[in-house]
Amino acid sequence: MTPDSATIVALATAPAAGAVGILRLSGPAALEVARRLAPGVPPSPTPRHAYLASFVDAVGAVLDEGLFLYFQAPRSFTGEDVVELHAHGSPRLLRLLLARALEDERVRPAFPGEFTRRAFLHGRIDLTRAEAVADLVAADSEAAVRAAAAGLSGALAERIRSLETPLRELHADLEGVLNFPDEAEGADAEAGPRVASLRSVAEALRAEVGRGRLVRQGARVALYGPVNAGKSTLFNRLVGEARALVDDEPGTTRDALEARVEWDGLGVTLYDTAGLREAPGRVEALGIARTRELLSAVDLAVLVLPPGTSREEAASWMRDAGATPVLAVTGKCDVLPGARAEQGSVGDGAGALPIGAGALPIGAGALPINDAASGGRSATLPSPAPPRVSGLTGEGVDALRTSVLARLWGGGTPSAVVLVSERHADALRRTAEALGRAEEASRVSTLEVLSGEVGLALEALGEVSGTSVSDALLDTLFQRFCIGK
Ligand SMILES: Nc1nc2c(c(=O)[nH]1)N(C=O)[C@@H](CNc1ccc(C(=O)N[C@@H](CCC(=O)O)C(=O)O)cc1)CN2
Ligand SMILES: Nc1nc2c(ncn2[C@@H]2O[C@H](COP(=O)(O)OP(=O)(O)OP(=O)(O)O)[C@@H](O)[C@H]2O)c(=O)[nH]1
Ligand SMILES: [Mg+2]
Repeated sequence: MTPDSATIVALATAPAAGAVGILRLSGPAALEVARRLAPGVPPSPTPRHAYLASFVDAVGAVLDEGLFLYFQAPRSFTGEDVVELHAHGSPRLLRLLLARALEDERVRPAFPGEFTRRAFLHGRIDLTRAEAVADLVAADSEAAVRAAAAGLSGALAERIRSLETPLRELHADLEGVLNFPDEAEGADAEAGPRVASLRSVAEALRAEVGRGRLVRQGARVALYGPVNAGKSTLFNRLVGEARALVDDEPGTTRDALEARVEWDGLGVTLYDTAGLREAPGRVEALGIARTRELLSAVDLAVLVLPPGTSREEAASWMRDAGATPVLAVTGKCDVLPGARAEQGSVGDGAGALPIGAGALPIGAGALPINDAASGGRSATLPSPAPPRVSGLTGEGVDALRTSVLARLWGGGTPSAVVLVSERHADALRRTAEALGRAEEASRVSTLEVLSGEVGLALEALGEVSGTSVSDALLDTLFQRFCIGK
């Protein structure tokens, strides 16, 4: 895993016109090569001092005037000698400077993520922080920026360390007993409980992958329900512009529409779907099939019900979402006569949804469905009424947004999240599984087996921090990065 000795070069800024464009070199020849482009800079420049310099071509003609910044190894981002040329942000000029740097045979173009990879290989940052760099660059919501920044300052690294350190100590204790049974007597006595508690730490960390995904990719929320319930009108209101067609003819929406919004810093992709109904036309039926497919893929389905929908009907609509959590709302609430409207207004009363009950049941689970025997009002289920909204007037829309976030997020703030990726979760799963087997071994097997499993747990965990990673894994990880990062 020793890095090669080549000096690498790449643009550190986007290849587009801008105020400033940066060419960055890292490696043993960085200073010498950069000084050939900026001969006015002294041979031993003061590290971290910004020199104003002329950048010249092969015959000494001036191409630009810019800043020259030298970072002396190991006090640099990569841990190697680094030079940055801060030129004017002309893509063509920067290509000229890049080509000049590449004329030296010690220099080659950097691979995607190679600067960060070198920072990792030189122990400047651990793997969780290197990955946080990529998360930060890719972040497209405020929550994603904040969570990545927490990762960059070592939040995940700290959590992993709090598992890795005691695990390593346990492993050392066990190996001690195995190697020096007389001296280390009793060091293994607590092995079972120690393993069990470490396992629960690993499981808890692993459980954060869901939140990590929500923050990283944003949540997906679909509006669905019967035709003509006011879904598209509500969608437009939530998005803040007239994206979806609205009409009083049932079956107006055929294709699902999507829009990206940011609520409380959390990215949310909102979908408007084709209304569901029996026996639609052929094209509309295709739209309905697509709605069902989408419903199974989203994080939350918002069921928009027309006023006066019966409890039985509502329950049946809710089943359409399958395993996806549902938040039911009563739409078009501006047409309701008032808070007492449900009394006798729909069907037989007992089976009707209480429409008017004011407050939003934030975080309430699925709409409780009372059976006939409970008389529609059981002692244990105070049957929260679906919150009322009107896409037309905007009433209840802010409260709906709050409810959606509460259902997606379930408390806490998105910025407090540790970004556990699918990759981390997989390594943590293997850690927990090995600890599970270790726990079993502590009861029924030999100390060798127990220690072996603890060793395997450590190895799996090392894939998160980077203490045990293969080159192949690093290749995959750093492919996510852009060139010059
Ligand atoms: N111009 C520029 N801006 C940049 C970067 C860069 O490489 N160049 N970065 C690149 O991604 C980020 C900053 N990251 C950096 C991290 C460490 C060091 C560094 O020199 N570390 C030394 C010294 C620390 C100190 O003296 O406080 C070290 O860790 O030893 C520099 C940049 C974002 N902004
Ligand atoms: N009074 C009132 N009318 C509404 C409201 N929302 C929608 N409507 C009206 O109801 C009709 C249907 O609205 P849409 O938003 O197209 O309903 P939809 O659920 O998307 O309908 P489909 O796409 O056909 O399933 C239109 O005439 C809207 O103007 C509301 O909050 N209050
Ligand atoms: Mg519609």
